[in-house]
Amino acid sequence: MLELKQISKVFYEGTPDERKALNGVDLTLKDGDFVTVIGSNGAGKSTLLNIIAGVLFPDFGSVSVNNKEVTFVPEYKRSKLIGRVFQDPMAGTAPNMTIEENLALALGRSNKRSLFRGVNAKRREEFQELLASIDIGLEDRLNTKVGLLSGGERQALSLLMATFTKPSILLLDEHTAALDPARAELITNITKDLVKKHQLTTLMVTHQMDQAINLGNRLFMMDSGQIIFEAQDKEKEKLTVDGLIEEFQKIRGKQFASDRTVLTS
Ligand SMILES: Nc1ncnc2c1ncn2[C@@H]1O[C@H](COP(=O)(O)OP(=O)(O)OP(=O)(O)O)[C@@H](O)[C@H]1O
Repeated sequence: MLELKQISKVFYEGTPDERKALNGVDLTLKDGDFVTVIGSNGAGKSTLLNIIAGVLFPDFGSVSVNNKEVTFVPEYKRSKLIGRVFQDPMAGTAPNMTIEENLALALGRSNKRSLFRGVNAKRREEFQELLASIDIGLEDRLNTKVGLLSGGERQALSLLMATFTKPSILLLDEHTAALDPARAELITNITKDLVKKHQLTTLMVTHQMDQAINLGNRLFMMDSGQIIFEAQDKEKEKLTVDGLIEEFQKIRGKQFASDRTVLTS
């Protein structure tokens, strides 16, 4: 469970460059919720994920995971609770280490006792099974350096590394945006499978409205540092891209502005 209360964040406060990135955001994710987040440029989506991950601290408000306040707990101490996949396929993995070593690192992050224990035969078998579950042939390449993998393969591995330790919260930060359409679809499908398999509580930022509509059980729309619209379950199932754009215009009285929005697939 994730709970944000009255989160506000201002950059360069009191200067001509002042930016109100988040303005009193309240949100509660129940266990197993899969929320997609869309919003115009500069709406505050990345800042929101950074505050949940502990990369940034809010100026005001609180963040709790599983009813424990973590507002000012540094990122490295939260990594056990939070899995994250970034837009850049290079970001989530260590290129000079092998697939096996990367998986061992991810395991170490979630469980101190397993750190630096190395990979024994049993663990290797577990890793192979895990990789086989995403069905892209990585199970035969345990000793391949991750830097040699394609963007899609790296993103699939990042996703696996962020999820197999079953974090309390999974943050997906436009994680399919840098991939070509076929690979993006593959990663989207792997995401759906992993979230379902581990019943992960997930917050996914995307610029693709159709993806936001088709995935998950809840959808948030952000603008100017606030969640301005929310739909869930039956109401969410009825959403269309045109309907969402209309909704935005109705609430804000202006056009939805995003330079990367892909309206339909
Ligand atoms: N580290 C920072 N320093 C200064 N300003 C920042 C910083 N991070 C974000 N901002 C500002 O805060 C506001 C919200 O930015 P944020 O990146 O969270 O938006 P976003 O919704 O992720 O946008 P986009 O969809 O364009 O990536 C913007 O005005 C941005 O310029």
